[in-house]
Amino acid sequence: MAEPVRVLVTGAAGQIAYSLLYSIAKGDVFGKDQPIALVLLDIAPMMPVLEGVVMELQDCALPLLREVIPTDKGEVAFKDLDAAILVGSMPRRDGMERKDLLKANVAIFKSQGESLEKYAKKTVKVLVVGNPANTNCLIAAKSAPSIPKENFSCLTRLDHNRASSQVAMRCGISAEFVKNVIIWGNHSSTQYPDVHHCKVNKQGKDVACFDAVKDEAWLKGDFISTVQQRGAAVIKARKLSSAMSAAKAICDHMRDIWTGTQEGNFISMGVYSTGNSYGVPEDLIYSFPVTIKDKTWKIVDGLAINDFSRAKMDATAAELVEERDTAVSFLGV
Ligand SMILES: NC(=O)c1ccc[n+]([C@@H]2O[C@H](COP(=O)([O-])OP(=O)(O)OC[C@H]3O[C@@H](n4cnc5c(N)ncnc54)[C@H](O)[C@@H]3O)[C@@H](O)[C@H]2O)c1
Ligand SMILES: O=C(O)C[C@H](O)C(=O)O
Repeated sequence: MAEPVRVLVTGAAGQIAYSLLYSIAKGDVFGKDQPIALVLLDIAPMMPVLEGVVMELQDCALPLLREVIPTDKGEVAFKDLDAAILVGSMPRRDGMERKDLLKANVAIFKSQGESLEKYAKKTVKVLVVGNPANTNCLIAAKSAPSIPKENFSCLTRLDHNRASSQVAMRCGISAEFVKNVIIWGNHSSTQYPDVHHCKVNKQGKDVACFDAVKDEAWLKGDFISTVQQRGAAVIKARKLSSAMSAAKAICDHMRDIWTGTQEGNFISMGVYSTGNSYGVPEDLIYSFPVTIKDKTWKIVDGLAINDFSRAKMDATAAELVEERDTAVSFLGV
């Protein structure tokens, strides 16, 4: 059997991690034959809670889980990592925008970027989940200059899954029959869920989403705002931010990095914008449609962009430029 992959989850005593760790440990992400060493980082006051999570992981008696390492120390957590899933940070509450978390959270990602630089393998794949995810990811990448920027990505797969599911429910089919929705831009209320290239499989035939749904006003109106506001709607209802669906999206994202995307399919993730062909400003982590092969993502080029889409892609880019400049100004990175 292969050597264990060493995987870090930060915020390991929190609510997303509570859904996420079991899925990783049972092989949903890195493969059903791949042993795993799970490193669990949280802050010192959460160590007693983390001990309980460790006990539960042990009690699952999972064949692939070779080692569980709980810690509050960066030098232990970031050492020799193959994958890092950076969740640990403050979630927003009802009435806040995700960018309101910038001040509270961005310093965590600067310091964790510095720890990645010092201790992790240069091949480590880093997924940033903590909000505001795109800007935190950019700051982590900038703080780890010897790790390629392409190794960093942020989670917009939850938005992607939300969009696929909304279309599927509207068509009365399962979400597996909806492919190639796109989330452009920021994991925020300015994100642009785009279905101009989306296909719906109806009775074995791929049909353009607009033809399958037959409601252009909905696709250009309520569909977009529902996906943009879904995180806030979950917080309003649960009084806590999404966790089960976030954990599922993290698994989808990291599994696709590890094993690649299917032929003809693309998915959305926040990646480094420098060199993109869509006129998105450079030096941002912006969500694009990507395909993945050999653990390397590639932005899907050449998709036609109409004026409706262009305006929305530019608006979300402008917000990311502003977030980046704010973050850089208080961190001096
Ligand atoms: N990108 C997305 O799609 C997405 C989806 C859902 C939630 N989120 C974000 O994920 C983050 C975590 O959400 P949650 O619901 O699990 O929150 P939570 O409050 O339940 O858990 C967060 C955990 O992180 C820990 N933590 C805080 N600072 C840390 C640090 N410096 N190092 C390590 N751990 C630290 C806390 O002690 C806590 O255990 C939030 O920022 C939330 O907004 C993002
Ligand atoms: O909305 C939030 O603050 C949590 C998360 O980013 C989400 O999209 O559910």
